[in-house]
Amino acid sequence: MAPIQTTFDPKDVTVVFVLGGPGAGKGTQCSNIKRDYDFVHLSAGDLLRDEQKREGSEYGELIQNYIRDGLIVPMEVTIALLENAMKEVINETGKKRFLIDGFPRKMDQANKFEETVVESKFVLYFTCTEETLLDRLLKRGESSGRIDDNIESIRKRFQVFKESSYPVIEAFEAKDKVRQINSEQSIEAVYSEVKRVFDEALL
Ligand SMILES: Nc1ncnc2c1ncn2[C@@H]1O[C@H](COP(=O)(O)OP(=O)(O)O)[C@@H](O)[C@H]1O
Ligand SMILES: O=c1ccn([C@@H]2O[C@H](COP(=O)(O)OP(=O)(O)O)[C@@H](O)[C@H]2O)c(=O)[nH]1
Repeated sequence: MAPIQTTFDPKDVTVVFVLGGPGAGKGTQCSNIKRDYDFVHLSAGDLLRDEQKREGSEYGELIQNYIRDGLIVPMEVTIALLENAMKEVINETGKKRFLIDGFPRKMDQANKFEETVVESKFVLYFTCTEETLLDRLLKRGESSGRIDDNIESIRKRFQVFKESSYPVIEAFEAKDKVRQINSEQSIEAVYSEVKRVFDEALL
């Protein structure tokens, strides 16, 4: 994972963090937002899974173990992947608006990213009951091929979300940066609320 040799001015870059429990619909809604609002969608989980599969990656085994156990991969790895991906997009397309999906999941990641990469504009937070999340993840597990869409990993992910990721949302709430959406509804109903948030943010 060699660093990409470009720098960007954080003032020119817009980042929206997209958070919510596992299976809340972050990826699903990011696809809609990306289509309608000219954002680039970067899923931290997808970047980690790609790095895990990359031949010669020094982090492959580590990432696989953390993901299977529902644990949060050390932030140095995830932040480097995100920063590289952002630089690559900016270099190749000139696009500078990013949805960062599934990150930050822990306070140290949030602080480090905002200090060293760019401060987020706001946080889109999808709420959902654990019962619904479990149903969605088990259903997704029938075809996703993901090593963590099984009951044992899902339980651990729920615990990590409550212990480590929810405090990140509370910290952003204290700064009045959270835009909360009930993702218990249909995909279309959730998206109409998402659109209201983006239209209001004048993006
Ligand atoms: N509002 C919704 N209602 C029902 N199913 C949904 C909804 N949003 C997403 N899903 C489904 O639930 C699963 C998890 O959604 P996904 O977008 O992958 O969540 P996340 O990225 O938060 O883990 C997927 O199989 C998706 O098709
Ligand atoms: O910043 C991140 C994002 C994801 N993950 C790992 O990737 C897994 C899957 O995350 P993803 O966002 O892809 O899916 P979700 O759990 O939200 O369905 C998590 O449980 C973590 O093990 C991580 O360590 N750091």
